[in-house]
Amino acid sequence: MTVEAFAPAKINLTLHVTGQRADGYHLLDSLVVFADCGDRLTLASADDLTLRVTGPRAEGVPTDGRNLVLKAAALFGPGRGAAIALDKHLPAAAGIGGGSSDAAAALRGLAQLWGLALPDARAVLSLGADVPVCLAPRPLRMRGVGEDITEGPRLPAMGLVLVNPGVEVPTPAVFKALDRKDNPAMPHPPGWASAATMAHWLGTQRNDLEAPAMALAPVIGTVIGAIAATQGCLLARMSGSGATCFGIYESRTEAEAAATALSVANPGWWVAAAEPFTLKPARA
Ligand SMILES: C[C@](O)(CO)[C@H](O)COP(=O)(O)OP(=O)(O)OC[C@H]1O[C@@H](n2ccc(N)nc2=O)[C@H](O)[C@@H]1O
Ligand SMILES: Nc1ncnc2c1ncn2[C@@H]1O[C@H](COP(=O)(O)OP(=O)(O)OP(=O)(O)O)[C@@H](O)[C@H]1O
Repeated sequence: MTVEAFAPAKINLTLHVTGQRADGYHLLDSLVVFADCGDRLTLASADDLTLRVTGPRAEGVPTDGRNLVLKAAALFGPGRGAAIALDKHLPAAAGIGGGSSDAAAALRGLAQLWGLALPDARAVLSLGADVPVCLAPRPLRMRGVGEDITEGPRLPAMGLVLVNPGVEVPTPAVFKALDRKDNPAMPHPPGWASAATMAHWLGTQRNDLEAPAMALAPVIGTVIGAIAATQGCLLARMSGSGATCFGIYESRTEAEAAATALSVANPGWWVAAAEPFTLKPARA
């Protein structure tokens, strides 16, 4: 038996840091959506558990027990076999949940392959704060340290552009560089009739990690400026702890034109055009 699992890029349209727990983890309030670009996992029945990493962004991704895919597999308990192939398209340590989305896709795929229930919520969270939100990709509001997930609004049609300038900004360093930990929460996202009204509302909200990430990697400011300057861009902002930034457009066609212009002007940057992605629930 072979199972395919898609690991879409995660985008934090907003990311409000509202407090800090005694253990150092931060309280978040974030509107999370997914893009239809991402990594692809193929999971096949096998006697032993193995992982092969290929694809344009495979370089530097661990293939041993440090890989979140193998950590995800370990949550089902020892002695289970699967031959896992991970086709890597997303840059790592980039604020778009590459590893977290891979882990979540591995959990979905292995549960199906092995005919098992998903591990419990606490175990899933132990893989990373972003893994719970990546389990069933769709527009979601994420609170707590990442474990409190509620439905987000229905999204209007839109195009998205993702841009990573090739600098890795480690998440702990960005949180450490954040001045204020007790920022205001996000109001209830109302739902929007168009990409323009959505972008206008998002423009009144924030990513509180943008300024500290920019202090560590000033090129993030250059990326946001370059996205904002493209034809038809309605909003440009950083995702997660960076350094990937996104732009919102009225349509995929506009996003594709902007992505082409950004790639031509900045050949060293990773650039992708996309639309929001929702995983269809598995048939019972
Ligand atoms: C910034 C976000 O990408 C927003 O979606 C996530 O909260 C980060 O998710 P992640 O990469 O899965 O995070 P983890 O691997 O659990 O944590 C990495 C590090 O980020 C910091 N961290 C993460 C999540 C959180 N709510 N508070 C934190 O302070 C901690 O220093 C932690 O050691
Ligand atoms: N499957 C994987 N893909 C990419 N990186 C992985 C994977 N498994 C483990 N890692 C390690 O995890 C680190 C963080 O990568 P990841 O892509 O999850 O970070 P991120 O984009 O900052 O995530 P987030 O948006 O959740 O903060 C990398 O430096 C890499 O060494």
